[in-house]
Amino acid sequence: MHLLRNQAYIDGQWLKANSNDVFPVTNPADDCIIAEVPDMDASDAQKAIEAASKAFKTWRETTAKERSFILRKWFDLCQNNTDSLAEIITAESGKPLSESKGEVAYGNSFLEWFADAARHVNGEVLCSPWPNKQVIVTRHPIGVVSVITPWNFPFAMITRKVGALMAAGCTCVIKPSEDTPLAALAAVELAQQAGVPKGVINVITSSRKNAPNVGKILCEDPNIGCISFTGSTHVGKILYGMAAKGVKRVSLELGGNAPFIVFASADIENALDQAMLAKFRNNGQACIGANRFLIHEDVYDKFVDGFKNRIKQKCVLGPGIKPGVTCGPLVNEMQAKKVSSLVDEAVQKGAKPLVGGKFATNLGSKFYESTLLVDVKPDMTIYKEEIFGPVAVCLKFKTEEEVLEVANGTRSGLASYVFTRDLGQAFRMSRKLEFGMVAINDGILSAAEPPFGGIKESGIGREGSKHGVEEYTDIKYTLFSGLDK
Ligand SMILES: NC(=O)c1ccc[n+]([C@@H]2O[C@H](COP(=O)([O-])OP(=O)(O)OC[C@H]3O[C@@H](n4cnc5c(N)ncnc54)[C@H](O)[C@@H]3O)[C@@H](O)[C@H]2O)c1
Ligand SMILES: O=CCCC(=O)O
Repeated sequence: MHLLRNQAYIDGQWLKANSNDVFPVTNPADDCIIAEVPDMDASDAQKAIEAASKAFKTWRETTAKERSFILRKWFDLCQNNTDSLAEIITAESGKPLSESKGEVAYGNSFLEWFADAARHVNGEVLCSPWPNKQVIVTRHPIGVVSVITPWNFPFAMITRKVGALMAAGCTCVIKPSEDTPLAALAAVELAQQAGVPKGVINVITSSRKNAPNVGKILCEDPNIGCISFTGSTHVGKILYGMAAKGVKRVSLELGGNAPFIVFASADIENALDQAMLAKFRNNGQACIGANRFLIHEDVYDKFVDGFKNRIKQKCVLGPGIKPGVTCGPLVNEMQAKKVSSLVDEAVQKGAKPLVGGKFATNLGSKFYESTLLVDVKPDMTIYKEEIFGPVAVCLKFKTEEEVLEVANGTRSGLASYVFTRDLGQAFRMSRKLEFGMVAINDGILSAAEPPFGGIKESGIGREGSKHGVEEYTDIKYTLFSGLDK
C-alpha cells in the first residue's frame, strides 16, 4: 500500500495534530490497526480554513483551461494507481477488492467529467428590457468549501465533490469519515503529485469525538462559502442548522429509503439480477441501496423464490481481500448492531428470514449473513428505516395506487427502482414517485453524467452532471448602462 499516509495535509504540508493526538484506523475484517492518523480539533480546522482562504485568492484567478489540465492530471494518476487505491479502500472499509476497484473507476469518472465541465461554466447575455443597456449574468466560485464525507464510498464521495468545486474555482477543507480517512489521504497524495497548488485541497482527520467541534468551525467560520456534506440525515440536519447562522450555501447528500417496485408485467429474471445489484452493492451499505422490495401479488412467489436462490448462490461472505468474496464485513460495531437489531425486532414481531438472519460468527464480529425477510409489517422498524446492510425486505401489493402510496410514504426521497414492461406505467411512475432519481428496469443508476441527489429529507442540491459544478458558483447580474454615445 504505497499510497498509505498517516498525516493530515494542510497548505501543501503533511502534518500532525496540534495536540499530537492520534486515533487508530482499523480493518473491519479482522480489527487490525492499519495506521494511526492525527486526531485534529477545531484549531487544526481553523488552520486549514486559513490555508484554503489564502489559496482561493489565486486559484479563483486561474483559467478554466488551467484547472481542467490539473484535474485531468489528477485523473490520470488515480487511474494509474487504481490497485493501490483499491487496496486501501478494502482495508479500511471492508468492501471486496473488485468493488473497491469499481469505486476507484467510479470516483475517477468524476475527475474526468469535471476536468471537461470546468471549461463550460458559462454565463448568459440576456435580452435587455431597456434600450441602450446590456444585461449579463456571470458565474463566480463561491469560496472555500467544507467537504464532510462518509465511510461507504471513501474515495468517490470525495472526487464527486472536490472535482466539481475545483472546476468552479473553489478551494476546500476535507474532513473524511473517521472510519476511512486513508483513501482521502491517498487521493490527496496523488493530487499533490498532479500539481494541485498548496492550500487548494486540505485534509483534516479527526475522531468521532472531535467531529462535532471540527464540524462547528467548518460550518460557522465566516471564510467558508459552502458546506458540502454526504452522510446521514441526522448529522446533515445538525450541519444545516449551523450553516443557517451564516446563511451559507449547503449541498446535502443524505440518507435514502429506496423502494424497488416489481409489477406483474416485468421481466422477472432481469428484475432479480438488478435486485442483487441494488441490494448487495457494498453489502447493502449504499444510500441508493434498495431498502423495500415491493412486489405485485401475481409475481410475488416467483420473485421471492428466485431472490432466495440467487442470494444463496451468489453472496459469498468473507474478508474483502479474499478472491471470490462478494460481501465483506459491516464497517463498524455500530452498523453491525443496528442491522442485527432491526432484523431481530422484525423476527420477534413475526417476520420470517428465508435466508440468513444472523451473524456469521465464525468469520468475526461484523460479518452479517446476506438476508431475505418476508412477512414484514408496517409496525416493524425495518419497514420504515434505512437498513444500510445486507437485508432484503419483501412486501406484497395489489394496485399501482397502493404501491405509490407505500413507496412515497417516507420522508426520504433519494433513489427508486421500477420494473415494468408497460410503457404508460413506466412514465406514470417516473412522474409520481417522489424521489430525486427513478430507475426504470435497472438497479444501478450512478454515473458522472446525470444529476445525483435527493428531495425531502434526502438532501439539497445535485452532484455530478453540469449541475454539480453550478452548486459551487454564485450568479452575478451586471447591468451596463449608458451605452448610447
Ligand atoms: N445521499 C448520498 O449521496 C449518500 C452517500 C453516501 C452515504 N450517505 C448516507 O450516509 C450515511 C452513512 O454514512 P455515515 O455513517 O458515515 O454518516 P454520518 O452522518 O454518521 O457521518 C458522515 C460524516 O459526518 C461526520 N460527522 C458526524 N457527526 C458530525 C458533526 N456533529 N459535525 C460534523 N461532522 C460530523 C462523520 O465524522 C463523517 O465524516 C447513510 O445514512 C447514507 O445513506 C448518503
Ligand atoms: O452511498 C451512496 C453513494 C453511492 C453512489 O454514488 O452510487
